[in-house]
Amino acid sequence: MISPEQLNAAPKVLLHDHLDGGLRPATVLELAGEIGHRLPRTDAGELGEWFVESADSGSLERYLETFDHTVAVMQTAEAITRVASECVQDLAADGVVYAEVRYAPEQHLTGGLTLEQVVDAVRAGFEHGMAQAERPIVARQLLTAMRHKARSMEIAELAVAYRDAGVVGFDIAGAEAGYPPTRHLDAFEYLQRENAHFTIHAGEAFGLPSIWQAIQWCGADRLGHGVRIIDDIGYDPATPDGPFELGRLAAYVRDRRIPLEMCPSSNLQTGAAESIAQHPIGLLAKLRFRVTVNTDNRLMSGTSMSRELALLAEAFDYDLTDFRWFAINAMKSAFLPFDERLAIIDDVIKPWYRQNI
Ligand SMILES: O=c1[nH]cnc2c1ncn2[C@H]1C[C@H](O)[C@@H](CO)O1
Ligand SMILES: [Zn+2]
Repeated sequence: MISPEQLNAAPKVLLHDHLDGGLRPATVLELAGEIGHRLPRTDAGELGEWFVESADSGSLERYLETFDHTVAVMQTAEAITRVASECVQDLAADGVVYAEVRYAPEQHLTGGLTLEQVVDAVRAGFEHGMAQAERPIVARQLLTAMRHKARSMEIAELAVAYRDAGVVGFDIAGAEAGYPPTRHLDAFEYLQRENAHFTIHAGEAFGLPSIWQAIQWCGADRLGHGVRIIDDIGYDPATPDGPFELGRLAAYVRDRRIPLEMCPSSNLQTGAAESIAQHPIGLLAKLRFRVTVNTDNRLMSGTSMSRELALLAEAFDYDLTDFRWFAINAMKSAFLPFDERLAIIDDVIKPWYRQNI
């Protein structure tokens, strides 16, 4: 059994975390008070519970409704910078050593900010957070475009413009069913021509066609969730040790080492998985897919990296050797330049696990 202290101390790498899904409940309350935004609860503890319960809807669409409140309080540079700084400090306190945090700049314009001002505000917050954090952490931005809207090309251009200013990639998020990633093909083709990196939320609320499009039409470097890749693996649950038959798409994802940004607790809430023990991550990790563990939305799931790992340890008997594998998998899959990735693996992750395993 891994102690909570050890879990907290273990260097963790987080590739899939939404800035607008990770606010402290007390901060939501304070920021809402400043702008007169009405919230469903007035006590921080109760508000935190409200987010988790409301997001526990079994549908991605209803889960996403809870973001109305967090996005509403993130419409000024000061508010965004504060949220970004607290995010980095909270992740560092949880033992995260490298984080890619995403958000959709287009959702933060109602207070009059420009897209550039939003990115600058997050950048200022990340820098402040990294400087203030109780433990060393490197945090970078991913810019998300909303899949049901039509601003993906603009956001892709923004990601490229800020590539040397804290932004390491691009993402598409929002309701999946009815909004295939191919709607944004021009943005993905532009990013490829610019040698830029991107991930796509795919295979969460919708199955294999969404994953196939994300990879084979759009050229995604990584998959956000990707849990439904399990539908392309034939096996008999009565014989848990196999045989396993990988379809063409699953084989391609594994052969090409395409990283899966898995978010176990979030998947339970949106109905993408029934329980942690039944979550596809167990089988996918066993079959040596490039699996990573992530939080998705810490506020809506009432979670942290340590908690996600603890849940997995309980369900699948994982130990520190497995956690090292997840951390190195994630670091290898990061959009940070190769030499910086290697430095975190060699100077931070490996030494800690060498000492503690
Ligand atoms: O898990 C998710 N799937 C699809 N969209 C999501 C998920 N988590 C958050 N989002 C949306 C809601 C946020 O407002 C947006 C940008 O972070 O991304
Ligand atoms: Zn997500």
